[in-house]
Amino acid sequence: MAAQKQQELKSFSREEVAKHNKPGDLWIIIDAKVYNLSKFAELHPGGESVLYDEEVAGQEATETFFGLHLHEVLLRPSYSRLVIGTIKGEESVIVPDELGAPSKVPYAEPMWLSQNFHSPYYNDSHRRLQREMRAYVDETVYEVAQRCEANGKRPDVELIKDMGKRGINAMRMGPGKHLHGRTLMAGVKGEEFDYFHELVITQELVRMGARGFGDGLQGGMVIGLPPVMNFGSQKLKDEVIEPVLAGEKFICLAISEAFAGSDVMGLRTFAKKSEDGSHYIVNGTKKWITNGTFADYFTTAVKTDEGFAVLLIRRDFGGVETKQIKTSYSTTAGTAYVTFDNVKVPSEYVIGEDGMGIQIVLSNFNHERWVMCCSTIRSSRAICEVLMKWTSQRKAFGKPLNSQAVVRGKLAGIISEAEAAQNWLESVTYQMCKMSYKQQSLFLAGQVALLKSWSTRVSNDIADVSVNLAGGRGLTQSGMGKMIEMFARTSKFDAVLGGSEEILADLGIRQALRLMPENAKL
Ligand code: HEM
Repeated sequence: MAAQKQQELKSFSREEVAKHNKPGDLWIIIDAKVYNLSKFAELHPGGESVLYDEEVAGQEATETFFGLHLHEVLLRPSYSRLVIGTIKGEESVIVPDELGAPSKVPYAEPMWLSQNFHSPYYNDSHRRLQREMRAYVDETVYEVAQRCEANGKRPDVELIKDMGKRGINAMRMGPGKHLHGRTLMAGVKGEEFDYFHELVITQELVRMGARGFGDGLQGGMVIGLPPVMNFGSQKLKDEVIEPVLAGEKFICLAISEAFAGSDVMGLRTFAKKSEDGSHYIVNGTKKWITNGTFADYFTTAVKTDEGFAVLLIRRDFGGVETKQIKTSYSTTAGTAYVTFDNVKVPSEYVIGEDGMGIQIVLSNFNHERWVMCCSTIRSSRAICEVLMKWTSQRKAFGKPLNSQAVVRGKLAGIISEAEAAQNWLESVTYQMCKMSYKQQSLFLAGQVALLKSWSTRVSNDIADVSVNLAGGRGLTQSGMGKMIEMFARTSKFDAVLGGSEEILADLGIRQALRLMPENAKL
């Protein structure tokens, strides 16, 4: 299509273009295309005068342009309209990747997706799913993500419903019976769906670098629905699962409070059982509840006379209020402060049994943490791709940044970390595919805890290096460094949510110490 349009355009010699070099009559050349900026100049966000520079007006401006703008600027319809012709005998070389295709930038993709590399973990169905998911995210999700990140509004319900129809919401809940009988994207059968398919879905969704939006897009479902699926009564399952997977209802997980986070035993929200046992009266507060501002259901950890329970609280029970919390990422995530004031919860809304709360909460953590590893590791790699491009196209002291050994050294450090993290993740994922849910809790809780703790150290390193290499752009929410700015501002979410870095490191070692054979001596 693009090539066809190029053929229909007029072609000019460089000498002809050079004559148009003044206010009111201004042309420039970018990547063998001629842009008429005569009218646009006074609207140019970077100012008019820079365009009249004698090295820009009527001249070849490709290198200058790509040192200052993202490629996506030229692809916006309002700017691509400025193209009036091409340069005789020359062809454009800077073309966006084909929709859904892997990036050709070295280390931009995990090894299994890189040309000429192999992996024992992924089969044809993983590869098909990856291609289709990437195309869907690039074509459909990306624009909505950018808009919602900027205006802070919740992700479009229509998009979530569309994801529901395609089975994406269901796939995000991982392998299991809820997928059986479904034919998913790329013709993947629900029965064959495994943790590598889930890894693919999760990693493709975070590649676009919209951290708050990513959580807004049913982050609450990923952690709030499993207790219902795994421990809920048939009545609760029938009421909740399908509407949530279809994007008609929204759910969140309400555990942390201003009083307690990782130390769940310190929670204060209390559910008092009525004398006749028919209901509970819940009082208390919850804080940092992802999707809480728009959730219909709250999977809520409470203290009871029996110890600890998890209740499914419906907003329409009355007495539930949610207030937006402004965190360092976009309010599109719907992060809430929740208050429960004398909320009357019928006893059939207890998930599992009263007294089982800790077991339910803990059994949820492994999968949640693994999902967070998938996300943080893939977003870290996306930043490596940005830096590979930035350090190639940005010139300082007359040379690309990557001509400096110190810059190459920094790239080596962060790329090695991203590669190591993905490889450890894939190895853990393989174990998950081979183990039952119970075995995973027994043998993998420590591994997953260490992996998450280390992955967020890696993302911290990558955020740090990326801002230093991007300079002021890494501190700016628009333009070339916008992904870096977003990553540096938001990568800490993964280090704190789902168990903080230090707590998880400690958990990993405590789990290992439990398994130390008594007869193991030096
Ligand atoms: C088709 C031609 C051009 C278009 C459509 C265009 C568009 C834009 C846009 C949308 C921005 C806002 C920042 C962003 O989104 O990246 C911008 C900023 C800027 N532009 Fe252009 N531009 C063009 C050509 C040029 C050229 C040839 C120069 C050469 C000097 C230039 C210099 C700048 C500068 C200095 C900024 C500010 C960058 C910053 O804040 O970091 N632009 N331009």
